[in-house]
Amino acid sequence: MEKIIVKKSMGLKGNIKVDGSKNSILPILASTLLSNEECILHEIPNLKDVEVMCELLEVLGAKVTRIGENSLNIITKDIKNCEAPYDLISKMRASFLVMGPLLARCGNAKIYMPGGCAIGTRPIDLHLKGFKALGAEVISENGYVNSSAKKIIGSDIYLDFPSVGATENIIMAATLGEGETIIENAAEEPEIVDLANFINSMGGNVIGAGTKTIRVKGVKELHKTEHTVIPDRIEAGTYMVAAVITGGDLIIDNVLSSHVQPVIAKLREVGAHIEEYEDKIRVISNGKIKPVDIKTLPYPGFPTDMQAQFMALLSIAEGTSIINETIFENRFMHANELMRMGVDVKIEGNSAVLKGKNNLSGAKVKATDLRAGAALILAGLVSEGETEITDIHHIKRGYANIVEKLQKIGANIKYEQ
Ligand SMILES: CC(=O)N[C@H]1[C@@H](OP(=O)(O)OP(=O)(O)OC[C@H]2O[C@@H](n3ccc(=O)[nH]c3=O)[C@H](O)[C@@H]2O)O[C@H](CO)[C@@H](O)[C@@H]1O
Ligand SMILES: C=C(OP(=O)(O)O)C(=O)O
Repeated sequence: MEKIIVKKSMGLKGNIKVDGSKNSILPILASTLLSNEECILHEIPNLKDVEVMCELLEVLGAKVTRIGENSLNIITKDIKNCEAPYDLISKMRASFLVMGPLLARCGNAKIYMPGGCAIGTRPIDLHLKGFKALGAEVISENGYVNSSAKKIIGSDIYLDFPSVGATENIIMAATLGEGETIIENAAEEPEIVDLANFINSMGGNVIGAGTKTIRVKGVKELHKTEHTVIPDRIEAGTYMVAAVITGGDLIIDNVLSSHVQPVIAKLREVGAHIEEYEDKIRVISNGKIKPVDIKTLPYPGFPTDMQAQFMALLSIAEGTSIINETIFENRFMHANELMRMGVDVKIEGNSAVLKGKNNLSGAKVKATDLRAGAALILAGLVSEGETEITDIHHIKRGYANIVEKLQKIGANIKYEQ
């Protein structure tokens, strides 16, 4: 079984480049199903999740061709199948995002229910509420969700929670609908804006993405397009934490600072010096970490996908920090693993109380999800001895070449069989 081995590596220094966003490319790939013309996509990260989504598109009838190291050509002229099989859906929750486009393009879709994962139960009720409001009949049976609609009819939809996936699925379904759909309390994440820009570049009409109210005016068909995916703000944030936790000096290339403001704010609070440039950020730290409190919230609040990495960081702070996780009900699995490395953390409901200390020690630990895996690497960089991380397939879902990238800036990290 492949592992990652990390040894103490203080003072990381140099440049590290961020890839295209995982959470942007997954819905964008799903939305190529809306068009029967060619889509060319650039800055595609080389991630397991992207492979799975491409495999799913191919099962549904798309022709996916790699046209460069980070570019894809996708032609979805013929959809030959509207059923997403269990083995692909069970590999990745985001594959449920093909439901909206399939429903709009083919009038029906049968998709295995994605189920929960290590971080929570992750229901899909808001996606289904949206499809029903757009005129679809939705039946859940035998582990599948069956949806059908003679036509998608624009509607007003209020989301009880600004779910990222539900907002995306509804935008995609409404794009080929009749009339106007208004989504209230929509998710405001940058990835929603990227999806809307992509759909609009094909001739769609999505207005207001990035705000709480999104209007989608249905169009009859879409045309060909070429699009570059936005940088991954969570990968960027993870490397910013690597600079701070190791007392380093890193330039993070290919990051939009407007997308990482909550992370920048918290890193400044812990004492880091941060310089923001047009498409890069410099992070300098003397390794002294002040304790801070964190509360995860929908964008533009502090991202839940950075919570585990901040737990690693605050575990060596000079005092006590409290982390409040409000997005996922079970996103503290990394706490148990970090405790094996000496981290002093107590979980009380959806809060973690961390007493900072400066003597972490390497241990054998398991990546329970992708951000948990990133947190273990970060903790490993400041621990005495060796940290051995297993279940690294989770890390490969979200971080392309993380070992190679960290080696280049001076980290003592390697893969081992
Ligand atoms: C591929 C992708 O983009 N993944 C991101 C996306 O996941 P995802 O789109 O799954 O996250 P959501 O915003 O939908 O989920 C947020 C919360 O809403 C709940 N919920 C969601 C849908 C629903 O129908 N009913 C319901 O109750 C979820 O259980 C969770 O507690 O946003 C999350 C929150 O920023 C991020 O952590 C994930 O990295
Ligand atoms: C939770 C995450 O992703 P997903 O929604 O794909 O599981 C994540 O990127 O941290």
